[in-house]
Amino acid sequence: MAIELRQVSYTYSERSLWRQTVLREIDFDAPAGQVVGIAGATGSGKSTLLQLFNGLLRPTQGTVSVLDVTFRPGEKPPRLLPLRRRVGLVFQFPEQQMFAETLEKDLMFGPLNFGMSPEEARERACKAMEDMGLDLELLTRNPFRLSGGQMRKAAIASVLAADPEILVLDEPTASLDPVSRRELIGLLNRLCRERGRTVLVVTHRMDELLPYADRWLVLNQGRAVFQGGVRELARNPGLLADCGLAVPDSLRYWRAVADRLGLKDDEEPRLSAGELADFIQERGGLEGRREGGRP
Ligand SMILES: Nc1ncnc2c1ncn2[C@@H]1O[C@H](COP(=O)(O)OP(=O)(O)OP(=O)(O)O)[C@@H](O)[C@H]1O
Repeated sequence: MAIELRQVSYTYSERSLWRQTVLREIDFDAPAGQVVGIAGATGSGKSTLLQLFNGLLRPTQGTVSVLDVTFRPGEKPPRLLPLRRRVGLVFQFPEQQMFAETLEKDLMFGPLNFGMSPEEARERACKAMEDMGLDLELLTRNPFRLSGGQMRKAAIASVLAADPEILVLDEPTASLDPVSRRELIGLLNRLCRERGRTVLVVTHRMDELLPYADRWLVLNQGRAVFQGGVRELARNPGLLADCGLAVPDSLRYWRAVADRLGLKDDEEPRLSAGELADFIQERGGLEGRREGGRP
């Protein structure tokens, strides 16, 4: 397992009057080499949860295990640098993680900090720029003179440059145009499948990730209310609405087709337009398949 949480709670300002428990008794598993989607309404605790994955925050109750490192409340924290190399975290607001006067310095910082030579660090920086579809000419630019979308891609590139085993991204497609969003999700999927990386993505756009995610975690007011694959999610569309989330279009379309054909709940959902069209065609259309089915 790449990440394991057992009965984890997190309370901000634990020792003050202003304490606020935002995660409650969470059990969660992220298997190595999978894409995991994390969904939940605003304020449900997603960003707080992500920060437990690389030791930025430590649980106030329960146990967080990430690769071979375990965090428990009250225990001396393990050395974080080795873990930070292995777990890359892309923040919700990319400007929070850019700091150097050129993009090149920003991208090389991680690899250099983790002990790579300048040549290797530069190579990694260029490769990460290419992976993110960014022009190498931007390397000499001040990161704060980039567009919002370029800045977001650059922030992801700066984490990719260290080639982490686990990649954790907080709403990575925000501020990207539709083509860049699709390309980024495709890239994350390839990193997972071809390079064996574990990828965890917080998203408000579940539709984008549904065809790729092996598992989903849904948070509601700090509690893990769902964990499982898209098939189980499709079986339970009311759950998302109960958590204040819109049911993704692809799941709504699938449900409409499945209801019309009277399919059993364990049928694998067809989520892309092409898959759904093929499925309907294989079934000989939508009409007359079910007693009382609408024409
Ligand atoms: N540093 C902090 N100190 C105190 N409370 C915080 C802090 N950061 C977040 N919170 C609170 O924790 C709760 C969960 O916030 P968090 O950012 O984890 O939610 P989220 O699901 O990521 O929300 P969003 O979708 O809006 O990004 C919120 O009530 C928030 O006000």
